[in-house]
Parts: sequence; structure tokens; C-alpha cells
Amino acid sequence: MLEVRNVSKNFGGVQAVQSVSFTVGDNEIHGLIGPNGAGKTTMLNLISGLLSISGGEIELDGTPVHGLPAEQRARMGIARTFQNLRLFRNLSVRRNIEVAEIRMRGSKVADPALLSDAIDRFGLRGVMEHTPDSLPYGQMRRLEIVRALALRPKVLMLDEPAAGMNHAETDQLFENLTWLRARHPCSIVLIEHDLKFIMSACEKLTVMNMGRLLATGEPAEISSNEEVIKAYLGQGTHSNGRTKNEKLETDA
Ligand SMILES: Nc1ncnc2c1ncn2[C@@H]1O[C@H](COP(=O)(O)OP(=O)(O)OP(=O)(O)O)[C@@H](O)[C@H]1O
Repeated sequence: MLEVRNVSKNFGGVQAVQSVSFTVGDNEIHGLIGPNGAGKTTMLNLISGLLSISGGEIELDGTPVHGLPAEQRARMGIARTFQNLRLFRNLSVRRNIEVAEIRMRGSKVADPALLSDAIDRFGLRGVMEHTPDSLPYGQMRRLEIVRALALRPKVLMLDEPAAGMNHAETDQLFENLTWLRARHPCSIVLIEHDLKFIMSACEKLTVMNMGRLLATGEPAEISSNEEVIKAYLGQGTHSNGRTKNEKLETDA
């Protein structure tokens, strides 16, 4: 179980995260949502250790992790993908996966069967010797997820995994995450703007707005929460589940 308690982060005068608390249960798919600039990516960076907290506590299975370096947290099972992909562009897909494994575990492949199954499931088997740049965007995002599995995560954090994907790819991603949880039980924390995806994929949601916690609970509770509707959902949802803001950004 991942517990975030009263966590804050200041960048100089900017209070990006202000005393936010939420809990991610074992084997739960938990969505982190909110408008642009709400502090979602900052929260993922604080949990993974890319940034240090200004206040509060983060615990994994009762062990405080907020004082530990990112690599140690990764070894304990906190894995993630990035909003802007961070793949080794000059290495093959195979090496990208192996490097993650070597760096974090000190052994080549900790769970070869899991990785092999994930490579098949996420459609990477036929492109193992290709470099990431030669792959369609959706496949690069899938590679990031498989690479994170090399750490055999307890908590897998995905920053906008459906960004840039078409409807068919988003549906496939949903099926893949369902498959993954059955194959390798772990908690999944998802940042996503695709509300249709998030509402069907997640069992719990945490909503942030301007650095603060707006609400945390089950999707049905959240979608009828007046404050959430006012700050986020009420921005106008399009048929693809995206908000007006995003549509405008896409159009720009
Ligand atoms: N390294 C940084 N230095 C200064 N300010 C930062 C830094 N990183 C984030 N911020 C600020 O913190 C706030 C929260 O940003 P963050 O990227 O976490 O939001 P977000 O909810 O992930 O937004 P989006 O949905 O657009 O990705 C914003 O005001 C942002 O400008």
C-alpha cells in the first residue's frame, strides 16, 4: 500500500503541491486527475524520488520512502513512466528493457517469464531489434511500460499513458493493464486526461486542483462531486472523453 500524507512541494514561491493526502491500495488502479498545472506530475516525481518533498510523508507498505534516493525507491518497487518519453533512442527495444533491469537489480532478468509475456502482450516481439525512434508513438509508450516492468513493481506509475494514442490503442491499453494486473499483481497510479479511459480503468480517483487535494474516492462519487465538476469535469467533456482545454490545445 502506498500512503501519501500531507505532502507539499514548493518551487521557490510556487506552491506546486499543498498538503495532499491519499492512499493507493494493493492491486488498485488509482487515477490522479485534475486541470493543467494541478500538480499531478509533481506528485509522481515526489513519490518516485525525482524531486524531494518540502513537507509530509510517503510510505510504501508502512516504510517511509520520502527520504530515500530514487534508485532505492525503484528497487523497493516504485516504477514509473514519463509524460515525455525517456527511452534510450540509440539502443534497441531489447537493450532498453535489459538496461532497466541491469541498472536496478544487478542481474540481467529478474523475472524473464513476466517480461517475455509482456513483450508479447504489448506487441513488441517483432520490433525487439528496432530503435525506439523507428516505432509508432503508441508503441514507444508501450515500451516504456514494459521497461518499467523490468523492476517487478509493487507500484507502477504511468504519466499520461494514453496521450497520443488513437481510440483502438487506448482500448488495447485498457485491456493490457487489466491483463498486467492479473499477470503481475501491483498497484497502478495513472495520470490521464482521457476521462472516458480513466473512469473505466480506475477503481479510485484522486483529484487535484491548483496544488491542493479536491477529492479522493470511487469514480461514481467523484463524478457527482460538485467541486470536482466545477473545477474540472464541468469544463466540458467531448465525446472522446477529453476536456475543452485539451481540445483547444490540440486544435492550436
Ligand atoms: N521544476 C519546476 N520549477 C518551478 N515550477 C514548477 C516545476 N515543476 C512544476 N512547476 C509548477 O508546479 C505546478 C504544477 O505543475 P505540474 O506539472 O505538476 O502540473 P500537472 O497537474 O502535472 O499539469 P499537466 O496536466 O499540464 O501536466 C505548475 O504551476 C508548474 O508550473
